[in-house]
Amino acid sequence: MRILIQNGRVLDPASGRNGSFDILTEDDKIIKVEEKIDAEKAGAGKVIDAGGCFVMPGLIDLHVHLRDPGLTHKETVETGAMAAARGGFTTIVAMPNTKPVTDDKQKVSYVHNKAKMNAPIHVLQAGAVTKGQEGKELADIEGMAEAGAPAISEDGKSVMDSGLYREAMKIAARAGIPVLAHCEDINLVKGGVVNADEHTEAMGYRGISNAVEDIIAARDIMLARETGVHLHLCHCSTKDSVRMVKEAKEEGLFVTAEVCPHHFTLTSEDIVEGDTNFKMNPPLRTKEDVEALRQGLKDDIMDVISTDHAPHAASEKLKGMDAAPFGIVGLETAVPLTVTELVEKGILTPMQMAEKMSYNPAKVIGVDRGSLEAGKEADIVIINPKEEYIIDASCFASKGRNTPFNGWKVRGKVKMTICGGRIVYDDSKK
Ligand SMILES: NC(=O)N[C@@H](CC(=O)O)C(=O)O
Ligand SMILES: [Zn+2]
Repeated sequence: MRILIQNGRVLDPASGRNGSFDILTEDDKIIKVEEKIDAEKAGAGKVIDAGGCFVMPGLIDLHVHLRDPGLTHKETVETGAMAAARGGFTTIVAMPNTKPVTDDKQKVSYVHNKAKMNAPIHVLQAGAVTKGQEGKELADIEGMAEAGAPAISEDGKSVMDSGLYREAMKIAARAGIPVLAHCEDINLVKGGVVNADEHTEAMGYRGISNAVEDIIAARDIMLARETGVHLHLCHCSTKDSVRMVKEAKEEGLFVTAEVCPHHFTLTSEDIVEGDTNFKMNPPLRTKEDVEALRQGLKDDIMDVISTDHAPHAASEKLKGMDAAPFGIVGLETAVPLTVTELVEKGILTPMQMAEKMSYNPAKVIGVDRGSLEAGKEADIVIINPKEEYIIDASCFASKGRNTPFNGWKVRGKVKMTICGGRIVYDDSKK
């Protein structure tokens, strides 16, 4: 089967193509990219008019919580992968804070096998750093890497024992995989649920200061320097995280970093009192932090936009600000928030959007994706950047509806997601 995508604005960081091109796929591969491809001569079985749309390599999300196994009332491999396809993603990395924790090769393979059977997109499972995420004994990092884990991560926590973390980094460096670091000094949190500032204090909430993140980000960069591991900082939320990443890169350290849409869109001033959809970890910070994150993305200090898709059941999120779990869903709102908040406002060029949502994340985990060149796998997303609509969480494919963006008027609609040459989401066929 051949699919021809015509008239779109191709944005392909790998080749530098940025303009009107047609793309022809055959089975699971891209076979031709040219200014004009004749549908009849090409033998196209399906022709897609992408006029007015961005055509980018399929998006890659390095930070997703699929909750499978063990927490499948929140999400499963299948529902999370469907949400990803609907959000324009063709590859996602699942975090290991499942039940039980994904900390050995059998558990990694469980998710990979389930995804192969039932998921419309590529799902890669990251392995935990320590057994049970207990921070005491290292997990079988080599074994998990052999089973195809693209990275290790203790996400949800930090490994507070620096000696143990350094050992893990050495093993990851040898195995050739990055460490995805959740930076949080647990001894400083003290029951905090939102950012520590005057707005949240006025609402009577306990705060999480920037130092909670910054101290561990600094430590992890020092350990990356010592071990030579590829350190990737997850969900950066503070201005000093951006500064430290900049300095680490200037020094030539192997450090990359991601920012999530909620952190570049909202500040703690946007928190609606009592609404736990504004509770996530790290928390929504100040205007100064948000500006630094935006500038960091613009200046290419921050490499990746990831979602930190963290679905929770409505009943859990109804427990009030102190007791509700941290986290919001993100797979189905990342594209419109990036288009509306960054591209439309001139902070990112469309090409930078393609870099940070596909090309760079592919490089972080070392997969041969994130490119629209002939010969590559046909993972493609078509986005109409001008289409305006209202985010409606009740339409999400995810089981999670926990988002502060419900009802927001946005621009940037995913029109079609193609994975391995198959149409896995078509906005015209809802
Ligand atoms: N980000 C969150 O607020 N929550 C995540 C954990 C994490 O990514 O740290 C979760 O698993 O729910
Ligand atoms: Zn985290």
